[in-house]
Amino acid sequence: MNHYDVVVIGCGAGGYNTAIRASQLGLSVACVERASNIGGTGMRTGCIPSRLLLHTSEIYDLANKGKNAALGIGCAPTLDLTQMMAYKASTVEKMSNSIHKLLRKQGVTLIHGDALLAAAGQVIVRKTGGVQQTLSGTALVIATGSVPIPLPFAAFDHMRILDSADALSLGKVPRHLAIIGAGAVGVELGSIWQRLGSRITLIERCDRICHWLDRDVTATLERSLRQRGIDIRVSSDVVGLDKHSDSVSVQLRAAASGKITHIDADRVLVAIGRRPSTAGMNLASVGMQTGYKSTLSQQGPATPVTSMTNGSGIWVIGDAGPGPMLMSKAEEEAIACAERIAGLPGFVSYPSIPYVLHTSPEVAMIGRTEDELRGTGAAYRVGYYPLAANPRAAICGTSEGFVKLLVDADTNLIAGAHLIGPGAADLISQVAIAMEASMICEDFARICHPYPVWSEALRQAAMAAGGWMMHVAI
Ligand SMILES: Cc1cc2nc3c(=O)[nH]c(=O)nc-3n(C[C@H](O)[C@H](O)[C@H](O)COP(=O)(O)OP(=O)(O)OC[C@H]3O[C@@H](n4cnc5c(N)ncnc54)[C@H](O)[C@@H]3O)c2cc1C
Ligand SMILES: NC(=O)c1ccc[n+]([C@@H]2O[C@H](COP(=O)([O-])OP(=O)(O)OC[C@H]3O[C@@H](n4cnc5c(N)ncnc54)[C@H](O)[C@@H]3O)[C@@H](O)[C@H]2O)c1
Repeated sequence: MNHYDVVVIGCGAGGYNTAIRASQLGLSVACVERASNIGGTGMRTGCIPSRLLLHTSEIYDLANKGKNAALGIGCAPTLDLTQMMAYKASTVEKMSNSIHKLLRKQGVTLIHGDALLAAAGQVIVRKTGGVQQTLSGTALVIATGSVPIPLPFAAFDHMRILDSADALSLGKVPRHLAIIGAGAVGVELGSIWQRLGSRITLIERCDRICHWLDRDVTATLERSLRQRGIDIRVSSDVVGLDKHSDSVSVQLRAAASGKITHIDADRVLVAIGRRPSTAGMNLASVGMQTGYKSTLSQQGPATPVTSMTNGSGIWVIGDAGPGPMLMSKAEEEAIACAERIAGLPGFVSYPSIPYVLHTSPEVAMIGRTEDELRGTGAAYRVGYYPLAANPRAAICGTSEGFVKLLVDADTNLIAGAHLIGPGAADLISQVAIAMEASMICEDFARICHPYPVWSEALRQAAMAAGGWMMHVAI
């Protein structure tokens, strides 16, 4: 039996980052992956494919809608979906190969197979052809990610009832795609197929889309998606699906009236969330239950919970553990976990993990929403700056979006930031740095920004929170 300091199960963002960091710290590492190519959901079927298709579909949409005509540029694009998908596949393969190289360079042993726990510190790997290998590790890291949740009354058939991976690999633009769940997957993948020509109906059981975002952001995003032609049905629960030979009938129940209506679509994307992927891993053998808590606590430093591991040092990170399901969170936990295993004080700053939606307009948030602050009774100030006042926005011919900073009235520290508009996904890192550095809002407002750029909007919002916004008449 081969022994390693660390055995990592799963080679997605959580797994490969743990392996790289642990190896940098001088530990021997084996990483087990069941899929033929590495990179996990984020690289193979989630973040990268969706971001890539959001990019390509936006280029097509801009050209197709004649939006460049006002700039004096005329074009009539054609869509070659097969080529677009081939470009996606080759990019994913290149990125997966580069992680492979990184692991090899770090001396990480990569083993392909299906891993399950045999006992504390022991992992069985089932390989193709019935071959089985047993590994032992001083520390075991479960980084097995998550799987999409199906509707309770209709399994994924991957033809008409799709999960997100199916919906990122379609060979034909659907005529009408009904999407159940207006969360991250729903709004991003709905945007892709709307731009490529599908009619989209987005169905959400809550009274607004992406209900964890700041209300002002949701209102702007919802308005923008509707203007682009997406039919949004909120406060609607899907209570049944009937499959026909060439369509699916979706039954909706309105929350207020209880009235049942039907929508006929040629495909249905079920995007109602994901759950940890731990089925068949024999977690009970080490005293762990499905739905267990992560060894990394939500708000503080990572500490192994020995009662869940029989004292054997099992770590659970990324989507397999609790908390937001994000590449960035998986990477943070991976670094902290590897450093803890190596005896260093690894730490995850959960309140400073930004969240981004790659829609158009882009959305980004960090920290508390206004509803949350109101709920705590804390005194706060709002610094609001509309992008319509931003010189870069004028150049680009857009006025949609804003920056909203929430500032603690007692400490002047930034408690939350909510951005919607071009560049939001990149701008949010400035706020993350300010929050991590405990920078007061006044200092933030006094940092010189280049001109004319989107990030001036952040500075103006910080000025607004201090009552001296200069470029909008108050
Ligand atoms: C459509 C979509 C878009 C997304 N976009 C973004 C985004 O823009 N930004 C962002 O931050 N996040 C995004 N996410 C979320 C992000 O992909 C996940 O949070 C991230 O992949 C989690 O990393 P992980 O390592 O925990 O799990 P994963 O990336 O899922 O990796 C887990 C790996 O473990 C392997 N595995 C599972 N069980 C076993 C086993 N028993 N033995 C061996 N191997 C096993 C799996 O094959 C997989 O490769 C998106 C998700 C989806 C679905
Ligand atoms: N840009 C990103 O960072 C990004 C992109 C895609 C996915 N992800 C991650 O992947 C995970 C899964 O995404 P997701 O969109 O599937 O889940 P989600 O949790 O983001 O959204 C699911 C939505 O479905 C709704 N819903 C649940 N049951 C329903 C029902 N029966 N009828 C109608 N609506 C229903 C919920 O109210 C919620 O709004 C998320 O945790 C997300 O963080 C992140």
